[in-house]
Amino acid sequence: MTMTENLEPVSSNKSFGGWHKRYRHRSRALDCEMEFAIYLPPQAETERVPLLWWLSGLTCTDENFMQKAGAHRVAAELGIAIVCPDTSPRGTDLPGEHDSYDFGSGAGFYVNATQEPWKQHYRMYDYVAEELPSVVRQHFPVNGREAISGHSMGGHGALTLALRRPGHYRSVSAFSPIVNPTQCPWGRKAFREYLGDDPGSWTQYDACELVAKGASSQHLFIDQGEADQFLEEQLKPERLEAVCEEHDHPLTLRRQPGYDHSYFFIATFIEDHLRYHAEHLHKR
Ligand SMILES: N[C@@H](CCC(=O)N[C@@H](CSC=O)C(=O)NCC(=O)O)C(=O)O
Repeated sequence: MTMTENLEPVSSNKSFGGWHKRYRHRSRALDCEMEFAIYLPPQAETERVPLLWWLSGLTCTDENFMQKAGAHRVAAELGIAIVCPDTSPRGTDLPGEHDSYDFGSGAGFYVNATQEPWKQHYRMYDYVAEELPSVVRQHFPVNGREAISGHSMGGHGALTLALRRPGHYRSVSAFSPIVNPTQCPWGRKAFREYLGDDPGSWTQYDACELVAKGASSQHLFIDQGEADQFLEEQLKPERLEAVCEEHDHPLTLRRQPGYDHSYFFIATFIEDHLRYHAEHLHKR
Protein backbone atom coordinates (compact mmCIF):
# COMPACT_ATOMS: atom_id res chain seq x y z
CA MET A 1 0.00 0.00 0.00
CA THR A 2 1.33 3.47 -0.90
CA MET A 3 1.04 5.97 1.95
CA THR A 4 -0.02 9.41 0.76
CA GLU A 5 1.56 12.17 2.79
CA ASN A 6 -0.62 15.05 3.92
CA LEU A 7 0.58 18.47 2.87
CA GLU A 8 -0.88 21.62 4.37
CA PRO A 9 -0.55 24.63 2.04
CA VAL A 10 1.09 27.63 3.75
CA SER A 11 1.33 30.18 0.93
CA SER A 12 1.31 30.48 -2.85
CA ASN A 13 2.71 33.27 -5.01
CA LYS A 14 2.86 33.51 -8.78
CA SER A 15 6.42 34.28 -9.88
CA PHE A 16 7.78 34.61 -13.46
CA GLY A 17 4.81 32.65 -14.79
CA GLY A 18 5.34 29.80 -12.33
CA TRP A 19 4.47 29.34 -8.67
CA HIS A 20 6.38 29.66 -5.41
CA LYS A 21 4.53 27.52 -2.89
CA ARG A 22 5.19 26.71 0.77
CA TYR A 23 3.86 23.65 2.62
CA ARG A 24 3.79 22.16 6.10
CA HIS A 25 3.92 18.40 6.71
CA ARG A 26 4.60 15.86 9.41
CA SER A 27 8.08 14.36 8.98
CA ARG A 28 8.53 10.80 10.17
CA ALA A 29 12.32 10.99 9.77
CA LEU A 30 12.54 14.07 12.00
CA ASP A 31 9.52 13.33 14.21
CA CYS A 32 8.21 16.90 13.98
CA GLU A 33 6.27 19.28 11.74
CA MET A 34 8.36 20.74 8.92
CA GLU A 35 7.91 23.39 6.25
CA PHE A 36 9.45 23.44 2.78
CA ALA A 37 9.18 25.52 -0.38
CA ILE A 38 8.90 24.56 -4.03
CA TYR A 39 9.22 26.71 -7.13
CA LEU A 40 7.26 25.23 -10.03
CA PRO A 41 8.15 26.70 -13.43
CA PRO A 42 5.38 27.45 -15.98
CA GLN A 43 6.22 24.21 -17.86
CA ALA A 44 4.97 22.22 -14.83
CA GLU A 45 1.39 23.14 -15.83
CA THR A 46 1.62 20.78 -18.81
CA GLU A 47 4.55 18.40 -18.27
CA ARG A 48 6.72 16.75 -15.63
CA VAL A 49 9.86 18.79 -14.97
CA PRO A 50 13.34 18.11 -13.54
CA LEU A 51 14.17 19.21 -10.02
CA LEU A 52 17.01 21.08 -8.31
CA TRP A 53 17.43 20.63 -4.57
CA TRP A 54 18.76 23.72 -2.78
CA LEU A 55 20.24 23.21 0.69
CA SER A 56 20.64 26.39 2.71
CA GLY A 57 23.18 27.40 5.33
CA LEU A 58 23.29 28.16 9.03
CA THR A 59 20.37 30.21 10.39
CA CYS A 60 18.30 29.74 7.21
CA THR A 61 14.83 28.38 6.59
CA ASP A 62 13.31 27.51 3.21
CA GLU A 63 12.70 31.23 2.68
CA ASN A 64 16.22 32.73 2.38
CA PHE A 65 17.02 31.26 -1.02
CA MET A 66 13.56 31.74 -2.50
CA GLN A 67 13.46 35.41 -1.49
CA LYS A 68 17.07 36.49 -1.96
CA ALA A 69 18.75 34.40 -4.69
CA GLY A 70 16.71 35.68 -7.63
CA ALA A 71 16.50 32.18 -9.10
CA HIS A 72 12.90 32.12 -10.31
CA ARG A 73 13.35 33.98 -13.60
CA VAL A 74 15.99 31.60 -14.94
CA ALA A 75 14.34 28.48 -13.44
CA ALA A 76 11.15 29.52 -15.27
CA GLU A 77 13.07 29.94 -18.54
CA LEU A 78 14.83 26.58 -18.13
CA GLY A 79 11.80 24.63 -16.91
CA ILE A 80 13.37 23.52 -13.62
CA ALA A 81 11.56 23.07 -10.30
CA ILE A 82 13.48 24.01 -7.14
CA VAL A 83 12.82 22.58 -3.68
CA CYS A 84 14.20 24.24 -0.54
CA PRO A 85 14.01 22.16 2.65
CA ASP A 86 14.46 23.78 6.05
CA THR A 87 17.89 23.45 7.69
CA SER A 88 16.95 21.55 10.87
CA PRO A 89 14.05 20.01 12.73
CA ARG A 90 11.62 22.62 14.10
CA GLY A 91 9.23 22.93 17.01
CA THR A 92 11.44 20.90 19.33
CA ASP A 93 13.00 22.22 22.53
CA LEU A 94 16.04 20.13 23.38
CA PRO A 95 18.63 21.37 25.92
CA GLY A 96 20.85 24.00 24.23
CA GLU A 97 19.06 23.62 20.89
CA HIS A 98 18.35 27.32 20.41
CA ASP A 99 21.41 28.79 22.16
CA SER A 100 23.79 29.34 19.22
CA TYR A 101 23.52 30.13 15.50
CA ASP A 102 25.88 27.31 14.47
CA PHE A 103 24.36 24.37 16.29
CA GLY A 104 20.86 22.97 16.86
CA SER A 105 17.95 24.80 15.27
CA GLY A 106 18.94 26.17 11.87
CA ALA A 107 22.08 24.02 11.91
CA GLY A 108 21.19 20.38 11.23
CA PHE A 109 24.32 19.88 9.06
CA TYR A 110 22.52 17.29 6.88
CA VAL A 111 23.63 14.37 9.10
CA ASN A 112 21.80 11.61 10.95
CA ALA A 113 22.59 12.21 14.62
CA THR A 114 23.53 9.17 16.66
CA GLN A 115 23.80 10.86 20.06
CA GLU A 116 21.28 11.78 22.76
CA PRO A 117 19.29 13.96 22.86
CA TRP A 118 19.64 14.71 19.13
CA LYS A 119 19.11 11.33 17.51
CA GLN A 120 15.31 11.30 17.75
CA HIS A 121 14.91 14.42 15.59
CA TYR A 122 18.20 15.47 13.95
CA ARG A 123 18.12 13.15 10.93
CA MET A 124 18.44 15.71 8.15
CA TYR A 125 20.41 13.34 5.87
CA ASP A 126 17.48 10.90 5.71
CA TYR A 127 14.97 13.74 5.45
CA VAL A 128 16.69 15.31 2.44
CA ALA A 129 17.81 12.07 0.75
CA GLU A 130 14.67 9.98 1.23
CA GLU A 131 11.61 11.39 2.93
CA LEU A 132 11.16 14.79 1.30
CA PRO A 133 11.91 13.45 -2.21
CA SER A 134 9.17 10.87 -1.71
CA VAL A 135 6.73 13.60 -0.61
CA VAL A 136 7.67 15.75 -3.60
CA ARG A 137 7.25 12.86 -6.04
CA GLN A 138 3.78 12.11 -4.66
CA HIS A 139 2.46 15.66 -4.91
CA PHE A 140 4.21 17.51 -7.74
CA PRO A 141 4.79 16.99 -11.49
CA VAL A 142 8.50 16.07 -11.38
CA ASN A 143 10.16 13.67 -13.82
CA GLY A 144 12.71 11.92 -11.58
CA ARG A 145 15.75 13.85 -12.85
CA GLU A 146 17.44 15.59 -9.92
CA ALA A 147 20.37 17.90 -9.27
CA ILE A 148 21.58 19.40 -5.99
CA SER A 149 23.18 22.64 -4.86
CA GLY A 150 23.58 24.64 -1.69
CA HIS A 151 25.39 27.32 0.27
CA SER A 152 27.95 27.04 3.09
CA MET A 153 26.53 24.36 5.46
CA GLY A 154 24.13 23.60 2.60
CA GLY A 155 27.06 23.42 0.17
CA HIS A 156 28.57 20.80 2.48
CA GLY A 157 25.20 19.02 2.40
CA ALA A 158 25.00 19.11 -1.40
CA LEU A 159 28.56 17.85 -1.93
CA THR A 160 28.30 15.04 0.62
CA LEU A 161 24.88 13.84 -0.56
CA ALA A 162 26.10 13.77 -4.16
CA LEU A 163 29.39 12.03 -3.30
CA ARG A 164 27.59 9.44 -1.16
CA ARG A 165 24.87 8.72 -3.73
CA PRO A 166 26.70 8.18 -7.03
CA GLY A 167 24.39 8.34 -10.01
CA HIS A 168 21.48 9.82 -8.08
CA TYR A 169 22.01 13.51 -8.88
CA ARG A 170 22.77 14.43 -12.46
CA SER A 171 24.87 17.36 -11.28
CA VAL A 172 26.07 19.04 -8.08
CA SER A 173 27.23 22.56 -7.36
CA ALA A 174 27.90 24.69 -4.30
CA PHE A 175 28.48 28.25 -3.17
CA SER A 176 31.08 28.77 -0.41
CA PRO A 177 30.76 25.19 0.91
CA ILE A 178 32.23 23.86 4.14
CA VAL A 179 34.37 21.28 2.33
CA ASN A 180 36.22 19.78 5.30
CA PRO A 181 33.87 19.99 8.30
CA THR A 182 35.86 17.47 10.36
CA GLN A 183 38.69 20.05 10.40
CA CYS A 184 36.90 23.39 11.00
CA PRO A 185 35.24 24.87 14.10
CA TRP A 186 31.64 24.84 12.74
CA GLY A 187 31.84 21.20 11.70
CA ARG A 188 33.75 19.92 14.73
CA LYS A 189 31.30 21.51 17.16
CA ALA A 190 28.26 20.08 15.37
CA PHE A 191 29.70 16.64 14.59
CA ARG A 192 30.90 16.10 18.18
CA GLU A 193 27.38 16.78 19.49
CA TYR A 194 25.42 14.96 16.78
CA LEU A 195 27.80 12.05 16.07
CA GLY A 196 29.86 11.62 19.24
CA ASP A 197 33.54 11.85 20.15
CA ASP A 198 34.89 9.36 17.58
CA PRO A 199 36.03 11.36 14.51
CA GLY A 200 35.99 8.08 12.56
CA SER A 201 32.19 8.36 12.45
CA TRP A 202 32.39 11.93 11.08
CA THR A 203 34.23 11.24 7.84
CA GLN A 204 31.12 9.93 6.00
CA TYR A 205 29.86 13.54 6.10
CA ASP A 206 33.06 15.27 4.91
CA ALA A 207 33.52 16.06 1.19
CA CYS A 208 37.35 15.97 1.36
CA GLU A 209 37.28 12.59 3.09
CA LEU A 210 34.75 11.20 0.60
CA VAL A 211 36.84 12.32 -2.38
CA ALA A 212 39.94 10.81 -0.76
CA LYS A 213 38.07 7.49 -0.40
CA GLY A 214 37.11 7.61 -4.10
CA ALA A 215 33.40 7.56 -3.18
CA SER A 216 32.25 8.80 -6.61
CA SER A 217 33.62 10.47 -9.72
CA GLN A 218 30.94 13.17 -9.91
CA HIS A 219 32.14 16.54 -11.17
CA LEU A 220 32.01 19.22 -8.46
CA PHE A 221 31.24 22.82 -9.51
CA ILE A 222 31.97 25.41 -6.81
CA ASP A 223 31.91 29.20 -6.58
CA GLN A 224 33.82 30.78 -3.70
CA GLY A 225 34.04 34.50 -2.89
CA GLU A 226 37.58 35.69 -2.15
CA ALA A 227 36.32 38.28 0.37
CA ASP A 228 34.26 35.71 2.27
CA GLN A 229 34.52 36.39 6.00
CA PHE A 230 34.49 32.63 6.74
CA LEU A 231 36.99 31.61 4.04
CA GLU A 232 40.11 30.84 6.07
CA GLU A 233 38.68 29.59 9.33
CA GLN A 234 35.68 27.55 8.15
CA LEU A 235 35.55 26.94 4.39
CA LYS A 236 39.12 26.06 3.30
CA PRO A 237 38.45 25.37 -0.41
CA GLU A 238 42.17 24.78 -1.00
CA ARG A 239 41.82 21.49 0.91
CA LEU A 240 39.23 20.18 -1.53
CA GLU A 241 41.32 21.45 -4.42
CA ALA A 242 44.35 19.52 -3.12
CA VAL A 243 42.48 16.27 -2.48
CA CYS A 244 40.75 16.45 -5.88
CA GLU A 245 44.09 16.97 -7.57
CA GLU A 246 45.67 14.11 -5.64
CA HIS A 247 42.83 11.71 -6.47
CA ASP A 248 42.18 12.98 -9.98
CA HIS A 249 38.62 13.96 -9.06
CA PRO A 250 36.94 16.44 -11.45
CA LEU A 251 36.50 19.86 -9.83
CA THR A 252 35.74 23.34 -11.14
CA LEU A 253 36.51 25.82 -8.36
CA ARG A 254 35.94 29.46 -9.34
CA ARG A 255 37.38 32.05 -6.97
CA GLN A 256 35.36 35.25 -7.35
CA PRO A 257 37.30 38.39 -6.36
CA GLY A 258 35.59 40.78 -3.94
CA TYR A 259 32.55 38.63 -3.13
CA ASP A 260 31.61 37.80 0.46
CA HIS A 261 29.51 35.02 2.03
CA SER A 262 26.13 36.68 1.51
CA TYR A 263 23.18 36.09 -0.76
CA PHE A 264 24.42 39.03 -2.90
CA PHE A 265 27.17 36.63 -4.00
CA ILE A 266 24.70 33.82 -4.63
CA ALA A 267 22.34 36.12 -6.57
CA THR A 268 25.26 37.22 -8.76
CA PHE A 269 26.19 33.71 -9.91
CA ILE A 270 23.01 31.64 -9.48
CA GLU A 271 22.24 31.91 -13.19
CA ASP A 272 25.50 30.12 -14.06
CA HIS A 273 24.61 27.31 -11.66
CA LEU A 274 21.06 26.96 -12.97
CA ARG A 275 22.28 26.79 -16.58
CA TYR A 276 24.93 24.23 -15.58
CA HIS A 277 22.30 22.04 -13.89
CA ALA A 278 19.84 22.50 -16.78
CA GLU A 279 22.42 21.13 -19.23
CA HIS A 280 22.62 17.91 -17.21
CA LEU A 281 18.95 17.72 -16.29
CA HIS A 282 17.71 18.09 -19.86
CA LYS A 283 20.34 15.81 -21.42
CA ARG A 284 18.76 12.71 -23.04
N1 LIG B 1 26.58 35.02 12.62
C1 LIG B 1 25.90 35.10 11.37
C2 LIG B 1 26.16 33.83 10.60
C3 LIG B 1 25.02 33.31 9.83
C4 LIG B 1 25.28 33.26 8.34
O1 LIG B 1 26.11 33.94 7.77
N2 LIG B 1 24.49 32.41 7.71
C5 LIG B 1 24.62 32.23 6.28
C6 LIG B 1 25.05 30.83 6.05
S1 LIG B 1 26.57 30.50 6.90
C7 LIG B 1 26.92 28.84 6.66
O2 LIG B 1 26.18 27.95 6.65
C8 LIG B 1 23.31 32.55 5.63
O3 LIG B 1 22.99 32.06 4.58
N3 LIG B 1 22.54 33.44 6.28
C9 LIG B 1 21.19 33.78 5.83
C10 LIG B 1 21.09 34.96 4.93
O4 LIG B 1 19.97 35.21 4.45
O5 LIG B 1 22.10 35.63 4.65
C11 LIG B 1 24.44 35.41 11.64
O6 LIG B 1 23.86 34.87 12.59
O7 LIG B 1 23.88 36.20 10.85
